Amino acid sequence: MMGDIILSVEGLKARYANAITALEDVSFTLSRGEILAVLGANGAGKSTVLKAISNLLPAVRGQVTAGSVLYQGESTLTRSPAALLRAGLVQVLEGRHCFKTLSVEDNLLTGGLGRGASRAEIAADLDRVYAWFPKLAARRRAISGLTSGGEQQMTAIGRALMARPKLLVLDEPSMGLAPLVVQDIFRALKRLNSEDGLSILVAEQNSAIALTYADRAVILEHGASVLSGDAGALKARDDIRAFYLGQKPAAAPAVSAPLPA
Ligand SMILES: Nc1ncnc2c1ncn2[C@@H]1O[C@H](COP(=O)(O)OP(=O)(O)OP(=O)(O)O)[C@@H](O)[C@H]1O
Repeated sequence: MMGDIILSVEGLKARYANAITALEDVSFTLSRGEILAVLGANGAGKSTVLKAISNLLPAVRGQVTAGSVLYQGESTLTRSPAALLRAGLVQVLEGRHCFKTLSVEDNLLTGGLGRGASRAEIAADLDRVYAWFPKLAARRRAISGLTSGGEQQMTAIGRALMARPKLLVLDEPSMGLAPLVVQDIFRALKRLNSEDGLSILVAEQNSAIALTYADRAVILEHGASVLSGDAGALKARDDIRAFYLGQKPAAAPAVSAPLPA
């Protein structure tokens, strides 16, 4: 299903108002129909890259100072987050943002607003979300704030799906969730990718799960993309994961042996 490039990040630099340089030099591409994982230790710059992509950095007093982000061939850095959303670039922010006092279904419905879709289209989209996440169907009338962490994450993803993304961007969907719930979520993402052709960019600290489900991965260290390659090949390289992702102490990996692209 892989084809042309839907997202291209080139030489990206960014900083926050307090003048800390958050991104030094980040480059990668994502092909249409691909799942790409952005990996890196705490503070490596994953969230900053994702916010830059959706032009959300100005909202947190950050700015891109160099480089480019092209979504479907056009710069995202000059377009509003709302315009990008309408163009199919939809982001699920870190921390399972739901409207806590609304029901699960009302949360999902907010994701379909602003598209000018008919009632019938909205109803069909809602059914599709419930098909991807059957647990949400069972909890549709529940108040979101009273549902489990996993259900809140599914609600946040479901709301993003209601906006009909072409590229779904997720910031640490596994955060704070039990392993079985994380697996449920990644399985649903994989099905959305393989059955619906959805392109997915996912930032994760949980490299084991991300590398299990992604096609390719890019590793960030101190705000720079230092390595990218086939997810299976990266998963097999314990030394690389240990060195860059801080999972256990290791000697510097022999990166001279290139990974298959
Ligand atoms: N709003 C902000 N204002 C100032 N500095 C920030 C802000 N957000 C992040 N930073 C800094 O930018 C750098 C990159 O942070 P970022 O959140 O992008 O990393 P991350 O890889 O997503 O980490 P985490 O996994 O902890 O979310 C860090 O040094 C961080 O302290």
